[in-house]
Amino acid sequence: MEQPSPYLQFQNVTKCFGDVPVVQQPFNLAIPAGQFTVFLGPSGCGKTTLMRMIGGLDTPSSGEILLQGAPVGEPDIRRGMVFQSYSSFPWLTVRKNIEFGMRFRRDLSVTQKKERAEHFLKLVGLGDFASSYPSRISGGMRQRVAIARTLAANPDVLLMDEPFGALDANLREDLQFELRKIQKNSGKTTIFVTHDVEEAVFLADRIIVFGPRPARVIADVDVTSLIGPERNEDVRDSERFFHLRTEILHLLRGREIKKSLAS
Ligand SMILES: Nc1ncnc2c1ncn2[C@@H]1O[C@H](COP(=O)(O)OP(=O)(O)OP(=O)(O)O)[C@@H](O)[C@H]1O
Repeated sequence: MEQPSPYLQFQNVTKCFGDVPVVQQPFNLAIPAGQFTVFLGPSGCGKTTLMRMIGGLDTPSSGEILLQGAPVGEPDIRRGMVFQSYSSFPWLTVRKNIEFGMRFRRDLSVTQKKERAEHFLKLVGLGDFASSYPSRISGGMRQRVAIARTLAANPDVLLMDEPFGALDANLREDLQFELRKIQKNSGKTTIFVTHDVEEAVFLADRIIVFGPRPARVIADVDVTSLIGPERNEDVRDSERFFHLRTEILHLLRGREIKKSLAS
């Protein structure tokens, strides 16, 4: 029987910036619909570049990225992106910031947009802050506005580049928990970039572990089959979580040791 084609696919992708190779070996990856995939690797290994190419913000030097079998092309509303430093519109309230994410949704009436904004405001726990301006809420809340704004636009694919990087540890854990829940409830195919191993294990169904630049996959880890689909504080404290985190840390350190021995 013919296999269904993957939802999102990198096919022999390479990328250079001038003469700097970021993805040198042809990169191939097939991502099924609804999967929470984390790109994990050391700083500068090319994770962001790979994600920007999915979003259409960068183009491959060779090869293709396919979404439902067709090349991704320029940025469009099928792919929603959340970055580490979220720039909200300071003159718009939280509610209006979220509505702004739907400005290209011609299929929705003004009333429907307002209802969707309300729904996603509540989903990320900002119902009480709808009328606040970004300058009056915390960094973590602003990041939740970014997530709600992107979800409300209803992209097919959610692309997140270290969205919690600037947050303190407690808030970061809270938002990881919320994001995993939101992603499972919405079923959005999600690619999340981080260099934090614990964050990767907590969030992911699958982790693609990269070695140092140029980007090369050193492991493709099926996290759900190792620690199960449930993610909460008990799971974070569990032995199986600890083991997986340690194994991936060793893997990353191994690469670093080899690199330093080679230089
Ligand atoms: N527009 C660009 N022009 C030239 N070089 C670039 C450009 N964008 C990225 N690079 C280089 O490509 C390499 C990979 O960068 P990238 O941001 O993809 O890595 P990363 O793994 O996401 O790192 P970090 O975790 O630090 O964000 C780096 O050496 C970076 O300097």
